[in-house]
Amino acid sequence: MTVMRDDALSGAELRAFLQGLPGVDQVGAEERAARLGTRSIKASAKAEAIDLAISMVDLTTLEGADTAGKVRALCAKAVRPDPDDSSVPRVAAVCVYPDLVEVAVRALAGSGVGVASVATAFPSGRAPLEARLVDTRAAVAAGAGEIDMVIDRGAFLAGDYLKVFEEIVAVREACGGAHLKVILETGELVTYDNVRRASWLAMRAGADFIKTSTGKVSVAATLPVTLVMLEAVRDFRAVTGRQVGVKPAGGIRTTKDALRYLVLVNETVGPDWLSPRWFRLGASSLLNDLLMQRRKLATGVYSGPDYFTVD
Ligand SMILES: O=C[C@H](O)COP(=O)(O)O
Repeated sequence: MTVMRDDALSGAELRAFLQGLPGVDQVGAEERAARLGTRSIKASAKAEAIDLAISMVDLTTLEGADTAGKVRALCAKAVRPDPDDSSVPRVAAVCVYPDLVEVAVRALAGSGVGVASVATAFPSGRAPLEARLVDTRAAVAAGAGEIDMVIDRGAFLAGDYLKVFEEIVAVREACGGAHLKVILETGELVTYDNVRRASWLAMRAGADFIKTSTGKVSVAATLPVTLVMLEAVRDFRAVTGRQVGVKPAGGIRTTKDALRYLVLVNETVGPDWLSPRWFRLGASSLLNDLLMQRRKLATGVYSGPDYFTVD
């Protein structure tokens, strides 16, 4: 596959490139994801996988009713998920709206847990580009080390790929040193072919991560969509030498779900992606189930949902 220089791209070239990508075999992708999703894991490997999954969580609160107090409590949980067990790893990051970044940065100082912020008029992205850039810069200035932006799905679905590309480039620039996760909102992209195209478009525009969903649309992360995105990052690295991370987000609530994603990563792109540096699970309510299953494996006793604080 030939990839032309991105600083010299025209809309026609970008469209030709994206439309020239091989189509996704829908049945094949769904069958493969379903098959991998039923793989069982040995008990010894399961304990390790649960800890890995915990370390990959972007612990998220994205509610209109979020308060500084709620974010502080979430940060405490991110650093020490189980107050009674210091062997539980910390999560990867806490993900909040831009106006709560400062609170999270203070609460997480020196902890090693990152602060991620959604920006660019999350979740719809429907604001003038300048407003989305201001939103991004504000989150970075407040100390966010990771920005989760949404793409303009309307422009993408209308075939205006260059607009989407240039907006990602602009947000990338506004991020400065912060990592950029580009949310494709795959539940609105209609086809797997579009998911593959949007993945390549985002990576070529400079995404550090590609992320499935905002969690605000009814169809959020799925295994087949994540499979298509994993294949895209694998192929992108083979062509360009640059590795991009993947973050399924939205609707991931159980340990079973989380482990299915880890099996998918292992079988599709291999261990190079099996770390929080390259794979995240965006979730608001997964952590407690991981903690309950972890304790059950260690003690044989199921703690029940009331045992742990609310995520
Ligand atoms: O980015 C993460 C999602 O917004 C979380 O979605 P969730 O509440 O379905 O876990």
